[in-house]
Amino acid sequence: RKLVKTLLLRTEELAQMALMSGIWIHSTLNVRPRWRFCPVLLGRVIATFACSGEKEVNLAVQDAKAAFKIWSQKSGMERCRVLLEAARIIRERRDEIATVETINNGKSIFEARWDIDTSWQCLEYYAGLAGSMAGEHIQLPGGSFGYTRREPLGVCVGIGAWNYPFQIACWKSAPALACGNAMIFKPSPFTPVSVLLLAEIYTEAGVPPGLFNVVQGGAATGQFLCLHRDVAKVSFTGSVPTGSKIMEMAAKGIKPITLELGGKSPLIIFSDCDLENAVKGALMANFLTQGEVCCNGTRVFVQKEILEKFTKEVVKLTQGIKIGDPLLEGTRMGPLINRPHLERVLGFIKLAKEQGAKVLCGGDVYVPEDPKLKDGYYMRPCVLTDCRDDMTCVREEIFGPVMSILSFDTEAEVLERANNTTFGLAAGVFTRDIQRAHRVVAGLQAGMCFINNYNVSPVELPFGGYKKSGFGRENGRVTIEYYSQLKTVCVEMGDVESAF
Ligand SMILES: NC(=O)c1ccc[n+]([C@@H]2O[C@H](COP(=O)([O-])OP(=O)(O)OC[C@H]3O[C@@H](n4cnc5c(N)ncnc54)[C@H](O)[C@@H]3O)[C@@H](O)[C@H]2O)c1
Ligand SMILES: O=CCc1c[nH]cn1
Repeated sequence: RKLVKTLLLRTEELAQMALMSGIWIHSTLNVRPRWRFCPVLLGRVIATFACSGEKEVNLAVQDAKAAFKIWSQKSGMERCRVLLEAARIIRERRDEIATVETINNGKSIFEARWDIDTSWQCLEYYAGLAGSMAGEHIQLPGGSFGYTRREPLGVCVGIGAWNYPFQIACWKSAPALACGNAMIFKPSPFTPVSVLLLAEIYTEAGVPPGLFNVVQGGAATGQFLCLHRDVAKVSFTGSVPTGSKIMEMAAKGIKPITLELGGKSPLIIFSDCDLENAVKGALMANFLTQGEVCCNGTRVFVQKEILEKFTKEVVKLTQGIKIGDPLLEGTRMGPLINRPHLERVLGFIKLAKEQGAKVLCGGDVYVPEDPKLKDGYYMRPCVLTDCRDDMTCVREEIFGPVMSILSFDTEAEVLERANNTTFGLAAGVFTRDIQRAHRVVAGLQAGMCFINNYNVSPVELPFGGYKKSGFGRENGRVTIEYYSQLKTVCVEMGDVESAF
């Protein structure tokens, strides 16, 4: 808690600094020495965070266990009231949290406000479910009966990615707390700041001390958490390779896990679509948060008849995206998360060109006019055409603002090609033909499908992947299943009928 307090102080400094200077953090990481890391602001260190080692992780688990004892005894309605209060505070502090998130991640303030809205909505949603969680009563012969109790798991761990730091923490903690669990959350070391505000808000709203704990650090800290014997569950958002490691660690302790991993999702545009909506949908599917979105529809399959018209409109809108200082109201695209990632994304574009793709716009470094931003990790959003299914840009997750356009002739052909991937996170279809829309969606191997829109995330809808994109769900009623366990009680009302 002392650490959280110190870091909160830092958060305020960060926000002040950013607001006053008109510049902001590039969430680069300087690991020096081994157990300290520093987000930097245009090359200058603006805060230092201490990584949690085994000792700190043990302390966090110990605190969480103590808090769990209190919290798990509360009624659903009592938990509901605390979560509702936390949601109210987030709503009240929306602009402040969004500002910190923009500084934390680099996404535009416009988008960060959306993230904060889906965050408090998530808390409200699970507050509602907390009050109505119940087991079943089952009548048995002779007046005997059974009943089920939905019980919490204990101390849950949340490990987050850097693209939606605050929102990911809410998507995990809200259902966890609603079910009566404690949660220790580890944000990505690239975006360590905003989740501290959530810890502060939960405390203010009335959760017992230690119920929602934040530990800072990278892989080593994550491993201490996953391997801890008193951790009952791990919910992870991140890449496939790390997800696989989490699964191995969880297997050692037979722990349930939720894995929200990467994707390479298809977006299918049929020639009978509403073109204007399809073009807007393609941009929503590719360029939010600088393209650093797991469920992005980066393989845009367009039916041949409208390929030219669609492509022209997409390029026109993409070139109009305002890049720059993400704290300015008009900005719609900020910088990428850090320099190595920018270079990785540019590397994908270079390879795409070598493999025969054509760059229709963007794909290069962008240097804003404002001299204060000149060292930022900006790039112009990129539209690639002449793509083939075997190209690297079409097969691998780029996690940057790069849309690959592919053409197709028939429904059967596009369905086959859309599913030809090891990922299965999301998919989208634009068509006016309602039968076709549902038929195609039924055939798509993806956990989250959109018809005539893309990348909207109502908290009422379950979200999660098929295949290597993971398992388990976040949001929606079903997530309660992933943060609770069922106890069955069998009650005999007569005499024991013994076999002996
Ligand atoms: N499906 C989803 O909901 C979703 C949402 C956001 C991001 N993502 C995916 O996340 C990836 C980008 O995020 P990233 O680069 O932060 O992913 P990452 O896998 O590198 O890191 C994610 C988190 O895991 C931690 N970590 C790393 N190694 C670990 C280990 N061995 N043990 C325990 N924890 C460890 C990191 O510190 C970080 O907090 C992309 O692939 C993206 O698609 C998925
Ligand atoms: O990045 C993928 C989608 C998402 C947003 N918040 C959590 N997951």
